[in-house]
Amino acid sequence: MSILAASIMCANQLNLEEELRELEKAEVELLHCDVMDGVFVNNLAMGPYVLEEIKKATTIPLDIHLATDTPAKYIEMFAPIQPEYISFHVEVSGNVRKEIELIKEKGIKPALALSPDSPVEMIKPYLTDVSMILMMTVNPGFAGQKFNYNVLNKLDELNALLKNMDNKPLIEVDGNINRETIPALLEKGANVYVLGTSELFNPHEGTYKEKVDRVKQLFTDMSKPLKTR
Ligand SMILES: O=C(CO)[C@@H](O)[C@H](O)COP(=O)(O)O
Repeated sequence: MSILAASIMCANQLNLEEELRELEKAEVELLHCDVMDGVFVNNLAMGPYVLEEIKKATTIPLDIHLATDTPAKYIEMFAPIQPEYISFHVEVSGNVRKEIELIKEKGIKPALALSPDSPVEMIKPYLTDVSMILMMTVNPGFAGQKFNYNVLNKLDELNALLKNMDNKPLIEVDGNINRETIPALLEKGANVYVLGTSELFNPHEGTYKEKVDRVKQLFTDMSKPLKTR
């Protein structure tokens, strides 16, 4: 199963309502919303006010990524918006299990986020407690970075841990996701692909629908037996 998420932080912030209309026409399935606090990452992005307005303005479910310190504080801050997912970084959690439960109590699907240099071991105790694992393929904080191919080895490790699990969490990948990097990620079992400046929010030719359809075509082509491609 492949789900496409649009990284709304990369959209035209001066024209968000129109951007949302175009993303709805493109039939993206999630809006990936990067919340940044200037502490965990050296950037600030997407406060509750703007996400509240985005939630009211679209039917696309929200997938909030807390690229922040002190996850519990931001879980409380953003839960009232009722996103479908909230992911937080295990690297800065005060109590991972408690914060997963806090998200669940709010009726939201919990996800754990892992930066490229953080070992998969850090999320191993929680795999049965979360709905999704966000495997960052760039350092959180900024768009336009280069894909970190070491994360492919981490995906192998994660797949080995998930192998015998019945209700596996989804695997989300985020950072320089495009038609060059997607084939390797598909092979590694990624399910949710965050499209940012690499493939969607860029000056290249085409509407958002045309760009998203090009990515969907890649998944279709990849699903065909080799000899028919
Ligand atoms: O902002 C980030 C990374 O923190 C991602 O959420 C965006 O998706 C970046 O998209 P690309 O520019 O890497 O394509």
